[in-house]
Formats: sequence, structure tokens, C-alpha cells
Amino acid sequence: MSRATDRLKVVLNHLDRSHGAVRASFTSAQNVSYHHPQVLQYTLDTGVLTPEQRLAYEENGFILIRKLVSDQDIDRFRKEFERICKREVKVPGLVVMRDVTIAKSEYVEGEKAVTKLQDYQEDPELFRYCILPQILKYVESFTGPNIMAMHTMLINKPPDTGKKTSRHPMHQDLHYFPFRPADRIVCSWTAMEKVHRGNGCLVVLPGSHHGTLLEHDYPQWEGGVNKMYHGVRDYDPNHPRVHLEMEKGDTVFFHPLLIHGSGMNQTDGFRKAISCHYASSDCYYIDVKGTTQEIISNEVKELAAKKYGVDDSVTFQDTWALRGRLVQGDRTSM
Ligand SMILES: CC(C)CC(=O)SCCNC(=O)CCNC(=O)[C@H](O)C(C)(C)COP(=O)(O)OP(=O)(O)OC[C@H]1O[C@@H](n2cnc3c(N)ncnc32)[C@H](O)[C@@H]1OP(=O)(O)O
Ligand SMILES: Nc1ncnc2c1ncn2[C@@H]1O[C@H](COP(=O)(O)OP(=O)(O)OP(=O)(O)O)[C@@H](O)[C@H]1O
Ligand SMILES: O=C(O)CCC(=O)C(=O)O
Ligand SMILES: [Fe+2]
Ligand SMILES: [Mg+2]
Repeated sequence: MSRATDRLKVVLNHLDRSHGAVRASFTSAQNVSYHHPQVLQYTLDTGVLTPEQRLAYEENGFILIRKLVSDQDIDRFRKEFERICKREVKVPGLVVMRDVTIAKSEYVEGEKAVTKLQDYQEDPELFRYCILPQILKYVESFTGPNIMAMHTMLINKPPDTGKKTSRHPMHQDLHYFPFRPADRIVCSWTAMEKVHRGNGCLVVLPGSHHGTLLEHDYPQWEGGVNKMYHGVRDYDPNHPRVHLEMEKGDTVFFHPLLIHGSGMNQTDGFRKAISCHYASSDCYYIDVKGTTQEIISNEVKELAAKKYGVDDSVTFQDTWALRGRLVQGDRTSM
């Protein structure tokens, strides 16, 4: 156990001592953190996370909450997904992505062709996920009270075609985001059915959020790789990995610097999850020119130009400001 962890435990014991004395112990915790500014950097005191949960997120960069979303809600998301795949509804701005090997072979109809929906913010039925009170309650512990839903996805990981393209390479989500600070951004990812090693659950490197944003590019995979699935160029292959096996409705909240990916889907079912990346609306946009994010920014601008028929006056930042939706509090900056 590191010294930093020992200090955190001291602080959290103060916080936990008694409900009646929360205020007083918070003052004493602040006195401690005055000498150690790094204490409780990643979470906020909103009274939702227990001291143990705060400690776990600070240390690991993720926290798993079991059964946070009801079966009824998930069944509704699934129905809406099926309607979209059957083209019964048209959603403005929605990106329907096909697995690279399926897209490059014969045409397959319906949901069997779809690997991911991205930017569902204009679909009220799916967007219900992003405003579920029990999700926002947790999100506020990371972002604070002003909350934007920045990025929305429904992932339908297909059975692998044998080319291993159903994998998602290890990456940090912050690579895609031109806004900061990273600690006020969080991803909420909910399993829509049982996810396990066999169907390609999330794989995380606990504690990797303590590091910096790393260089990403396309992995050198023989069977090909999906568009924009960049991976961390070099990460420590000896870093401990955790496979997040989850039941329907279980939800993981994770930090945008946490290195994560997902394995092959070796079953014949489509592994479904729904997610939203939230940021504090007090965050600010950054210029990524000359940084490791410049390559992805150019790739996104190129796609946006094709999709919306706009010229390159639309910036990488604009593509995010257009998609972001306020879900709680005030839109102060983003
Ligand atoms: C934190 C978070 C942001 C992390 C992430 O989500 S990482 C992944 C981010 N993913 C994305 O942003 C989705 C990007 N995908 C897209 O924009 C679209 O699906 C496109 C790749 C542009 C394809 O859309 P669209 O043009 O409508 O599809 P088409 O069927 O007409 O195909 C056009 C050409 O693209 C190819 N294609 C389609 N899907 C993929 C794919 N998954 N990977 C690689 N290539 C693909 C397709 O074969 C076709 O190529 P050609 O026949 O022109 O050579
Ligand atoms: N050669 C590789 N280079 C980069 N990332 C990889 C490579 N192989 C696997 N990964 C990534 O590691 C994570 C785990 O994938 P993997 O397919 O090894 O799953 P797994 O659950 O560990 O299964 P298995 O038990 O078969 O190893 C995924 O994010 C995957 O994309
Ligand atoms: O559901 C998955 O496989 C992970 C997706 C993911 O990490 C992402 O799109 O950023
Ligand atoms: Fe991710
Ligand atoms: Mg493996």
C-alpha cells in the first residue's frame, strides 16, 4: 500500500466518522489536503459515493455499480435500437457504423450489420439513458452540478468473423476529446445483457488514469481494424488487467485517461452496451494542434466535412460543441 493511499485512508476515516459530524470532518479533511493537494483529486463530495467508493475511484480510475439501470429501461433501449436498424426511425446526426469486415464483404441487413451507433442525442428514446436520475446522481460526483452529455454510443459488438476485428484496441477516451480538465469528464457504460470474457467484456488497466494522455494510432492488426479505433501505441504489457464481467444493468463509471479496450466476441450473439461520456459544462476547449491528438482531430474533421458537406472552417471543437447537450445545471462554458 503506497503512502498516498495511507493518507487517503486517514482522510476518508475522518469523513466517515459520523454522519452528524460530516461538516466538521470535512474541514479536517481539507486541513489534511492543504498539505497534500493530490488527495481526492478525481471525485467530489456530493454525499453519493461512500468513502470506500471514492477511494476506489481515486486508486483505480473506475467504479462498478451493480444493477443501476432497470431491465425495463434496457429492454426499451434494445427495442429502439432494433427500430433504428430496421430503418423504422430516422435520427438526425446518427452515425451507424458497420464492422469493417462486414462492411467490406457482402451486404448484411438489419442489426447484424451494425457494430455501433454513435451520436444518438437526437433520439429521445435512447437519450433517456443519458438523463436517468440514478446515473446523473453518480455522474455529479465526478463532474459537479453542471453536466453536459458530450458523446453517446450504443455498442453492438458482433460475433467475430474470424479476423479479430470485433476487438477494440486498448485506448484512452481523452484521445478523442478536445476539452479539459480530464478529471471533470466521466464515461458511464451500462451492460445491456451479461457481458463476460467470451463475448468481449471491457478490459481495464486499473490506476492507468494516474498517467498522462499517451500517443495513439491504428494497431497493426493483420485482419484490419475499424475506422477510428486507435490504440495506445505503447503501454506496459505487464500492467495488471481486469476483465469487467457485468450483468444486465450493471454500470461502470470510468475516467477518460483509464486505459481500456475490449476483447473478441467469440459467441454468436451481439454483445450490447449503452454509454454516455459526460463533462462538466465548466470545462473548456483546447487547441490540439501540435499534440498527440492532432491526427484524430484531422480524421474527425475530414469525416465531418463529408457527412455534413461543410468546409474545414468547422473545427474539431465545433464538432463536439454541436453534439453536446446540457442535462443538468447551466451551460456555462462548453
Ligand atoms: C471515446 C470514443 C469517441 C471512442 C470511439 O468511439 S472510437 C470509434 C469512433 N468511431 C467513429 O467515430 C465512427 C466512425 N465511423 C464512421 O464515421 C462511419 O461508420 C464510416 C467509417 C465513415 C462509414 O460510414 P459510411 O460512409 O456511411 O459507410 P459505407 O458503408 O458507405 O462505407 C464507406 C466506406 O467506408 C468503409 N467502412 C465502412 N465501415 C467501416 C469501418 N467500420 N471501418 C473501416 N472502414 C469502414 C467501407 O468499406 C467503404 O469503403 P470503400 O468501399 O469506399 O473503400
Ligand atoms: N495484439 C494486440 N495489440 C493491442 N491490443 C490487443 C492485442 N491483442 C488484444 N488486444 C486488446 O487487449 C484487450 C483484450 O483482448 P483479448 O482479445 O486478449 O481478450 P481477452 O479477454 O484477454 O481474451 P483471451 O482470454 O482470449 O486473451 C482488448 O482491448 C484487445 O483489443
Ligand atoms: O464497448 C466496448 O467494447 C468499448 C467501447 C469503447 O471503449 C469506446 O468506444 O470508446
Ligand atoms: Fe473507450
Ligand atoms: Mg488476451
